[in-house]
Formats: sequence, structure tokens, C-alpha cells
Amino acid sequence: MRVPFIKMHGLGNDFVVLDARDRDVPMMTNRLAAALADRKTGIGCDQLILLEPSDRADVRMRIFNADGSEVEACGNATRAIGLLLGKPAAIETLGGMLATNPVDAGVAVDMGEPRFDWDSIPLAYPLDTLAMPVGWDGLESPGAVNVGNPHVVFFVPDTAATALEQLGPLIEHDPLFPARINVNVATIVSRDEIRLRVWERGVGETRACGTGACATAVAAMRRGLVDRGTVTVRLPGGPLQIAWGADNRITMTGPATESFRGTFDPADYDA
Ligand SMILES: N[C@@H](CCC[C@H](N)C(=O)O)C(=O)O
Repeated sequence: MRVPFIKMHGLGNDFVVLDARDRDVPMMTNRLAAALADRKTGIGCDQLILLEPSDRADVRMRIFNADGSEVEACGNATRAIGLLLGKPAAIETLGGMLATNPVDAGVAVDMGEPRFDWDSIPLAYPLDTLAMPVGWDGLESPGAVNVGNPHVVFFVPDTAATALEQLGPLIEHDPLFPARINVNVATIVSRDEIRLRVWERGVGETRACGTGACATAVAAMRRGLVDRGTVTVRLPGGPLQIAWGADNRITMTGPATESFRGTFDPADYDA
């Protein structure tokens, strides 16, 4: 049997989407997800997205990183699935219930409320997540935020000058972060603009990370580095608008793109 897939991306953060809402797809394992995500021997993507029926929402979205790990949230993929659904929709994820809405600029997503308690990041021990007294080779005093998934945010003078390829994996796997962590390095451009690079847990550096943009905007607002309200977060793949409202909810707005559709034979993946 050949299995249909849809290749999509949000600002260059790319996905293979399998739709199991009304057809059979192979049982997803961490090994199969990693094999499909492999850019040399599989279809290739940053995240494998599996859509399943939900009795609480329009769809249930499961998210697997390129290393095969199943995770709670993916902002860019949420916009992509919002585009696919083509109407206001509720999406059930491991990180919580999300709401998508098609708009002129692409798709707006209600990403829910950020969490700052040390044990909901999670951290291995209590620290003030506004600015944690820790550092790795010049990257110091990060904030930590959970926006469905865990993020650490460093504010640096110049994101381009940060050795993210060396420090990203080191910080991702540091024992301070028992669930590993997504690593954001951000430069404040103005009171409403931030430049951002993200080392994603289970993937590496990506062209864009929606949850990273949300976590960074909130961490910067919390520290008073930008104005509370709406900011533009510029990633290597392009900009996202992030708003943190008086109701404590985060809204992310930006584009999503369908690239192509294809099929694969599960027999080619002995995973
Ligand atoms: N690309 C995503 C985040 C995907 C999950 C992340 N790597 C994790 O492990 O939590 C986004 O756009 O948010």
C-alpha cells in the first residue's frame, strides 16, 4: 500500500504531514518518524505531523521531531494545519488545545498561556526563570518559558555572532533540562522588533520556530526589553507577529505553505 503525504512549511520550517483522520497510515513509532524525516534516505523534514480524529477538537495533531521524539507543540506546524483545514478550527495537541483562524497574513493561532514556574519548564531544580543565574561559554542569564513546549531564551548583542551550532546541542542536553530544551538566541532591534535564531530540540537549527518566537517575545516583554503587546520576531525564514494580550494569551500570526503532495511505500522503511 502507498501512503499519501503532504509536504508543507512555515517560513522554511518544514513538515511531512500524514492524515490519518479517515484513512489508515502505518502505526507511528519514533523509529519510523525519524526514518521518514531523514533528508538523505527518507522524505526529509524538520517535523513529522500526524493528524488523527479527535473527540474534543476538529483534529488531533501529533508532532515528531526529526530525531523521532514525540513532542507537545509546534507553532509553525499549527499554522500549516490551520491552512490545510481552511476554516477556524480547534486543534488538540499534547501541549494543549489550540485555535487557528485563517487571516490575510496567513493563519493566526491562539497559542494559549505561557508558563514560567521552574517545574513547568521543566528545570531540574528551582531557579528564577526571569533570568536564570547560569551560563554556557558567554551565553548567560537566560529566561525560560514553556509555551506548550520548553524554551530557554538568551538575549545577545548579535545573533549572527553566536556559535549556536556548538552551544545549541550542549545546552539542549544539559542536565538542568530534564526534558531537553529548545534554545533561542535573540537580539532586541527596537521596542517592537526582535531578531531570533533557534536551535530546536531533536532537530538542530531551523529556518524558523513558531513556539520559539512566542517564548522569546514573552521573555522579552517580561524583562521590559520590548513593549508589552505585539512584536515582530524576525527569523532566518521570515517574520512572525507575536502578541501577548492582557488576558495572558499568546497569538502568533504568519504564513504557511503547502509545497507538494506525494506517496511513500512503508515497506521501504523497515522502522
Ligand atoms: N518547529 C516548531 C517546534 C517543534 C518542536 C520542538 N523542536 C520541540 O522539541 O519542542 C515550532 O514552530 O514551534
